[in-house]
Amino acid sequence: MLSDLHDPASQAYKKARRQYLKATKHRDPALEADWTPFRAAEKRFKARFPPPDLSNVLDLALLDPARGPEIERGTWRGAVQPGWSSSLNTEPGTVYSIPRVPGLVILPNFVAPRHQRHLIRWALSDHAKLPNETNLDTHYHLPPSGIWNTYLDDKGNLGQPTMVQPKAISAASVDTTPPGPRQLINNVPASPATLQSISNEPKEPQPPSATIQPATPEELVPKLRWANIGWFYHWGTKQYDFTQGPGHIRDDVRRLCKDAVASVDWAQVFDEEHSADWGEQEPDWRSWKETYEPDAGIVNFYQIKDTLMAHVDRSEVCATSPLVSISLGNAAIFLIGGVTRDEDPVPILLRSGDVVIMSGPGCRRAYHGVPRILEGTMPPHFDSDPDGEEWKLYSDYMHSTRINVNVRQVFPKGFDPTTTISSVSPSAQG
Ligand SMILES: O=C(O)CCC(=O)C(=O)O
Ligand SMILES: [Fe+2]
Repeated sequence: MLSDLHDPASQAYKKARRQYLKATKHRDPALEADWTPFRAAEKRFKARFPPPDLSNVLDLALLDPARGPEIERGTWRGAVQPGWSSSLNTEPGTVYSIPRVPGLVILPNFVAPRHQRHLIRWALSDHAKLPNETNLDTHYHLPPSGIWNTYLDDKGNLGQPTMVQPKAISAASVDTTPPGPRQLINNVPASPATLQSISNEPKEPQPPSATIQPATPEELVPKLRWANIGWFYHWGTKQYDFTQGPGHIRDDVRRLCKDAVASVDWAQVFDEEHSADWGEQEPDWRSWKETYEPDAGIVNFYQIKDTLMAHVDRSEVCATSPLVSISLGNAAIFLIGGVTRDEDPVPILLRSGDVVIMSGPGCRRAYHGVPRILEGTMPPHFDSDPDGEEWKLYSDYMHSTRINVNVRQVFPKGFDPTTTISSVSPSAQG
């Protein structure tokens, strides 16, 4: 039990303490002195022991009495202090900006519980399958219906489970590194000026691992880590591969992102005080209601012990347009700092249904990451689904999962890369 971990008299606490002392026996304190403030914060929140102190973590759900049951269910809670956030309107549907990170906006509980369940079905059953690439495609010949639907089918047929075959057996070149977390690669920021050279850079598919064995869907579902949305993202170079066509972004997800952006009074976010952040650039927020059009993104699937290291998303040509990030399932600690890892990041507790918008020049270039998924925080409205079937398997999966739908705008609305990049032929567009 998680609550035990907070109780020094419990067996769980004593066990975690023993493990901690064993693991840190040979730790060199000199190494810790070299950590950047961002790295130090990541380490603090990642720690299994002692459980991290969340008293400096912004938890906007505490301001909403309707979220009591959700907060009560998990033992984790943050805090709200004057100055950490400022509300841009009054109830209902309060929107908050974070003064320390101009352009960062939080819409707590923007997605209603019923719609959250709908998005989870979408992410697992409709989206994480071809033509959308997932991390599992590199190494496995996945069934065309996708790993999740095959898992559901297997659970329904009481016979032999499907065996998903690895790709390496038939592949000429193989990689011996096992699949792991997202790698850090230094990429050139995308811009109209760098678009042609980015497009010319070879984007080889990542070779499948040579050591992977056949596996059942039940074994693979917890290994699902991401599924691509829209423009094809090449992880090896951390650039979009425009030659593969724009891909599709489903209308309800697109609408949700557009509604989130439209619900913010951007004049308040980028008021006088923050207009200087745009430097020489023309502040484009005035026209976002018309020009914001998401065309790419990623669905991240986190299991309880997964983390996302500090990074900047800078592969989009639209370097200031809103990035809309939707949290579902277990809550997480989200850290966001500045343009280097030397800035101390702001810790924010994101719960299911919360939407974060990262926008403007500073915030879109700010280091951010997810050092911790908070176990035991799946909200009660995922226990059952009055509207649909098979929810039990979704609910079981969500007990150990956080899903983040991270939606971006790569190109200005109406921009046609076929006219700018010589290697992109109109026929390649799907
Ligand atoms: O999971 C999150 O909240 C953030 C994900 C993220 O930063 C990304 O996908 O680039
Ligand atoms: Fe990101």
